[in-house]
Amino acid sequence: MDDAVSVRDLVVDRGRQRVLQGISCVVPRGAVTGLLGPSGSGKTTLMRAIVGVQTVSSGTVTVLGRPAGAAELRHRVGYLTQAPSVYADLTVRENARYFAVLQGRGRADADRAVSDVGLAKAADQLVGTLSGGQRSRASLACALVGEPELVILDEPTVGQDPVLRADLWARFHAMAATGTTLLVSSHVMDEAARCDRLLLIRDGRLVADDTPDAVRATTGVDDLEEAFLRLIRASEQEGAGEREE
Ligand SMILES: Nc1ncnc2c1ncn2[C@@H]1O[C@H](COP(=O)(O)OP(=O)(O)OP(=O)(O)O)[C@@H](O)[C@H]1O
Repeated sequence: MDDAVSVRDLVVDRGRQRVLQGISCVVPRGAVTGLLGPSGSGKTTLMRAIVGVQTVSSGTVTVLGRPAGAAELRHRVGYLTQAPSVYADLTVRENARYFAVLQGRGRADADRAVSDVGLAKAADQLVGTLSGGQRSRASLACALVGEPELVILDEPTVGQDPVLRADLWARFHAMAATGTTLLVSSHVMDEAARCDRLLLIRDGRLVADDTPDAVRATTGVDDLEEAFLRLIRASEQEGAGEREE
């Protein structure tokens, strides 16, 4: 089957800065793809372009066979932003039910989404009184409640303890096993190892697009953090070489 997302020669300028410098990559269906890269490398910008909320300077982004941002993709793509997007003056359950209605879903779907992110016990608590990690999971429940075909998650496990992180990753893989496509950004290298595929970007350029095992084989190191450092250093040297020519 064709890929869920196909990005071709994508250039994005934000302010006066060229943030994505001609990225081409695909996100395969029914798998968890990790989006890794240093802070400010362009991960959120790439995700915004895939969701269709980012003005692009040139290139194309095709999502589930349609141009990114097309109206018919609204219910098919879920997006978790870094800042939780939930209502502080509603309970977790009320938030989930509200977003469920927007997605044409019912109360049972909302309650299941809340329980899937480990918030069943806090379901009747106002979101404004939750911890940061709980609020972020409430937001995740609302992004997943419509069971979208493509799920874009910007650092979904920030602020979560190791047990919850493991639970969330198990959930992501269970979703992928039923055909959902996930693109997940992260700063945490042990999470990179949990992905089926990895996209590594630096300074708005793609440095690696491979499986974790292939990244280890190419760099000759088992530790993915060290492997990424090597790839990033190699790309910096390449960049310096090009500038000197
Ligand atoms: N609204 C904006 N206006 C101008 N420049 C922006 C804007 N948002 C982001 N940028 C710049 O675009 C670049 C890429 O930002 P982006 O948020 O995509 O990076 P990131 O890899 O997601 O970073 P992080 O891991 O820290 O979240 C950064 O240099 C940032 O300063």
